[in-house]
Amino acid sequence: MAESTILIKDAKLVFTGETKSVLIKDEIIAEIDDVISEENVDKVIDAKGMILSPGFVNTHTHLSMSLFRGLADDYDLDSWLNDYIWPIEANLNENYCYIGALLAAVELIKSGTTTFSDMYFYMEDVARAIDEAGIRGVLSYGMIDFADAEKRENEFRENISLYENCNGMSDGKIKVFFGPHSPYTASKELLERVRQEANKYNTGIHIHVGETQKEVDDLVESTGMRPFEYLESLGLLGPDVVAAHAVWLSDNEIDIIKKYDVKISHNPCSNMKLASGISPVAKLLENGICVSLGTDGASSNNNLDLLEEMKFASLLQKVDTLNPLVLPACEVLKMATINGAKALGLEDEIGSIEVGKKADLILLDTNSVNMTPDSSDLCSNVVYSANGSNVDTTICNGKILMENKKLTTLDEEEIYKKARIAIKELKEMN
Ligand SMILES: C[C@H]1O[C@@H](n2cnc3c(N)ncnc32)[C@H](O)[C@@H]1O
Ligand SMILES: [Zn+2]
Repeated sequence: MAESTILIKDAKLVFTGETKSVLIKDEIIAEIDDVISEENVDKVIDAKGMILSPGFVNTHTHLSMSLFRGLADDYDLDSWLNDYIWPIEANLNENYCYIGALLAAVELIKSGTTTFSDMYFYMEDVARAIDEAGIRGVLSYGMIDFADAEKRENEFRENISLYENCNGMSDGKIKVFFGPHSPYTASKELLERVRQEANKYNTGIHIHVGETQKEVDDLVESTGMRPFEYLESLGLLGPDVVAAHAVWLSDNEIDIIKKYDVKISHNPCSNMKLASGISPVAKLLENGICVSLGTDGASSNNNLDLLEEMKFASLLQKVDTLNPLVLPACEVLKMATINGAKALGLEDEIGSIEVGKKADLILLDTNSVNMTPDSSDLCSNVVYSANGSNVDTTICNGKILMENKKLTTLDEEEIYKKARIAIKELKEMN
């Protein structure tokens, strides 16, 4: 196959403010320089005045839940899951999950996210959607056994066959993790075996932990341990674990997270909307813990826009600690990029603009009202002022997925049409 080259000309690098050109050869960032020759370049993107950022990494999603946007607003987690979400999820199928994932992919690309980590059902159909979309993703099957041994066998079959069929697919852009849902839905036996299987397959674990006070209280009552203490006692924890939420944490649990180098996916919008609580993120960061950002699903958020998530993450910590210095823009942007890459074990491949890394890059326009004037710190523009609609160009693995705000791989109108039909049918079944 002939080499394909893209030259991004004269963009402003978000972390340094310098104006540079970036040459992409196939899927790799090949050169970053003041001036790069256009000779033999297949495609030149004139990025004058635009901000170049690493593509965002969303470390906790449920893509297909985009179908449930606005379906069950204003409940707490317990009632949201039990009374609304799990009943409608019982009617999901391959086609609905595929369409939901396509809908989510449109939103991810348009808001500058090039990598996500998803836990859900019918994941091979999610993989198919993601492969068409061209983004990078870590997929896990949401394993729930409620202590039923037969169900447990099924959950392992599902996650293992997902691994066998999809890990490494889409030119290596798709990876597969194990996805035990949480300490309150997955039994001790399931959680113990997940560690063994993750070691055997040399892959990671994606789990919800410590999301609500009720979760902590119930677990303390049944086991005498708080969620991270319990997971430690089962031998589940390690640097390959991404724990979503981690809202209710004791000091001992923070020590445990640090000791095992567990990665945290902070989901401020979902935590606020479900009234779950405030994760002590400033304290986690002070302790050197790797905190990344996630949106959760579009039914508890209600969008997948990491630009919005970054701003909420920063503001929520400032108001919680009454300290405006915590989570400055630059640190939050790192949470949404390099920390996300680290959380998913992809820091050698993505998460920063460096020669040799995969070309997962986005351009934000600055010629719009909320981006005028430029601050001296471009991270400030991106984190505090921008929103998804400022993303002009999205490139993943050296492939342009959106240019001049127009998608290249997906037909958004067609997807909206199918999504509207899908949710209408699902509601009628319920
Ligand atoms: C994979 C499973 O996780 C559920 N799910 C979605 N969002 C959350 C959340 N914030 N907390 C716990 N479970 C959640 C999905 O509804 C699905 O049942
Ligand atoms: Zn979740």
